[in-house]
Amino acid sequence: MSFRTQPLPPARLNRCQLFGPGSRPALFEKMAKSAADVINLDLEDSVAPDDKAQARTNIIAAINDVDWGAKTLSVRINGLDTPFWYRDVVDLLEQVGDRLDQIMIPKAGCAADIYAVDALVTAIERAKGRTRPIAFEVIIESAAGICHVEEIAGASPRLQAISLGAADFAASMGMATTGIGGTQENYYMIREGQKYWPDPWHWAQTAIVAACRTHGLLPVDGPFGDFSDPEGFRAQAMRSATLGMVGKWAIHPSQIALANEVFSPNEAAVTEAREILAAMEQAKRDGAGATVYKGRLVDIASIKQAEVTLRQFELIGA
Ligand SMILES: CC(=O)SCCNC(=O)CCNC(=O)[C@H](O)C(C)(C)COP(=O)(O)OP(=O)(O)OC[C@H]1O[C@@H](n2cnc3c(N)ncnc32)[C@H](O)[C@@H]1OP(=O)(O)O
Ligand SMILES: O=CC(=O)O
Ligand SMILES: [Mg+2]
Repeated sequence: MSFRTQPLPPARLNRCQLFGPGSRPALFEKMAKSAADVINLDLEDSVAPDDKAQARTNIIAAINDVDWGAKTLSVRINGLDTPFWYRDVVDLLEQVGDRLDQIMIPKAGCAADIYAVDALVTAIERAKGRTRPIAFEVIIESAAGICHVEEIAGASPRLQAISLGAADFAASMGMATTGIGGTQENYYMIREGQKYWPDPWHWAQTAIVAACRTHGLLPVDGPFGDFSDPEGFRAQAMRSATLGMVGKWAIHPSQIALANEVFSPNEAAVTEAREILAAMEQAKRDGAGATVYKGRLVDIASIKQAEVTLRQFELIGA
């Protein structure tokens, strides 16, 4: 480990972030009653420009009136290239109480984007005497965002999470697809006449995970557009979990249970993690740093791997 140790991310569940347009207030109570850990009320791309002001009003009323339970409550503001974002921040911070936990900043392209929102939020918090600082989460969904992801991850102590936004990312990169996440039909290799579909999102995901882990943030996989394809969602989510992401967005209620399942360690994984720790305890008593568990090497790094699973399990409180 470097002299600078790796910070732990915020100790909260982020297995599923459920989105809903601010222009559809009829969804808010359903979102609040859902099994998602995080709620994202949207002012950005699911809201038409003419509906932005009404959506803001709807969201402010809902933050104050709806019982959101113990969920992390987040609002996605509009991008810094729009005329809407400053009004989103000002109205939200001036008109909602402490129940709003987080602001999601879309299309972050550089650290200065985060700095700009931080400066505005800080001024309003001071003016209003808000004692609990608003947290930030950002979406990496552009060529500039992925190029600058590490500086973005370190841009503000308010930051808690970074998501990959596959739709805008694909558009910004000029990718030849209209699909949102998942397998892309034309992205394949051929070996001995057999097609094999690699994962076109892999490198962006790993860049986000590395930046998040360096700065103690939660890496999250964004939307999977085809909500009629649960197996596609599950496959995408399992790849993300394997790469170190802690959760995934749901853009339809049918995706919530899938995300919760994939990002909750199952009984077998928890048992294995505990057995590895026990094997390493025994190795320590025997004066060894490495030992054999189920025919394979485990050593001090395996303790840290097992602890990843157990930390997540403990957060769930199961
Ligand atoms: C690329 C990005 O930026 S993604 C993030 C931004 N996008 C979004 O926020 C979109 C969120 N999702 C939606 O708006 C909607 O789910 C849509 C438009 C995709 C589909 O909406 P519908 O046609 O109403 O879906 P459907 O009829 O299958 O809904 C089934 C039930 O789930 C409810 N529902 C639908 N979406 C949601 C939601 N996001 N949260 C909670 N409940 C929902 C419906 O109200 C309906 O409830 P009912 O059985 O009580 O009548
Ligand atoms: O905002 C999300 C995306 O995929 O774009
Ligand atoms: Mg987007």
